Amino acid sequence: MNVIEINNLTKRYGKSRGIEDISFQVAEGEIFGFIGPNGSGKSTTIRTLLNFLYPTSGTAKILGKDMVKDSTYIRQHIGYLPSEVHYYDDMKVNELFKFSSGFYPGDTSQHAMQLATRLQLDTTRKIEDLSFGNKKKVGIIQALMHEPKLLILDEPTAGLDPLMQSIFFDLLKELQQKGTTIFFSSHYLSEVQKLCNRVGIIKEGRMIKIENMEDMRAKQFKKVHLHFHEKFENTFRIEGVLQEHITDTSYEFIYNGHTRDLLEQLRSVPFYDITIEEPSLEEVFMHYYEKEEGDQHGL
Ligand SMILES: Nc1ncnc2c1ncn2[C@@H]1O[C@H](COP(=O)(O)OP(=O)(O)OP(=O)(O)O)[C@@H](O)[C@H]1O
Repeated sequence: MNVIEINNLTKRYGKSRGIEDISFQVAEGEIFGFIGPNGSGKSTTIRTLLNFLYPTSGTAKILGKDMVKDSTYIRQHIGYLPSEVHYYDDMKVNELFKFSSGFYPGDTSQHAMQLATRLQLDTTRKIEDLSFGNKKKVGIIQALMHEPKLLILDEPTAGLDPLMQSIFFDLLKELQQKGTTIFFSSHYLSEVQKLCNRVGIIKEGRMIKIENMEDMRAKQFKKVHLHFHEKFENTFRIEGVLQEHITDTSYEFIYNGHTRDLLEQLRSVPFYDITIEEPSLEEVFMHYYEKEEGDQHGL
């Protein structure tokens, strides 16, 4: 079953672009990463899905319900972390949790306090006195406290230090094992790589690629660095080069293919040294940020 189903969703702000013709699905129990640079449309997509923004065209279903008509039901049954959180600054964290608990059946504030211990958040402090990262933890706990079946998290890791990020990811993995579906946005592919089953890449308002992480790992990418004694002249063509970087006496590129084929192709190239290493996912994907849709690189 698809927990999120988006069909041709477009949101324009007057004449300016928000998102254009976005379609994708997120299956039950999946962790889906939504990646894109600043201003690419991640928050617009999420805010339209939750009916904080009215769509220009297109439809979407969340938990099988219509995003516009059933938005009250949807907001009650999911956990949502906005990219920027604003609370009553005067309240203490534990007071906020008690207050929020009133919106849900049962006493969810107990669970909130357990999450706070796990995320090392001092709940006796006033919200206005918290750092940006600690305010983010408050937002995360608010999204998780009622144990929703679907989490929609807009840049949850912004402001978290690496240790906290790791604790938070462990928490998300545990939730996935219990059947929770997680959709979260991020600027960073490398962090998504650790966690997601699939990743969607949005650029300039359009979804340009959706990749299954297993497939990505199965593909054979290498980062190749050739060194030359003389000034480097790019007079040869290597099949499988995804992106290249040329300096005076070196040629660096991401290669997609078998190393044996690469070495065969390099037989007549007059380099004096070569390094071949595993690229980061960021390096493999970088061309999506740099080049236009439809650029075929065999990914
Ligand atoms: N309220 C608004 N009025 C006009 N344009 C807007 C508004 N909100 C967003 N936009 C525009 O919509 C586009 C998508 O912005 P959005 O905030 O969705 O991107 P994002 O991927 O979430 O960015 P970031 O990573 O910086 O948070 C941008 O061009 C932005 O300028």
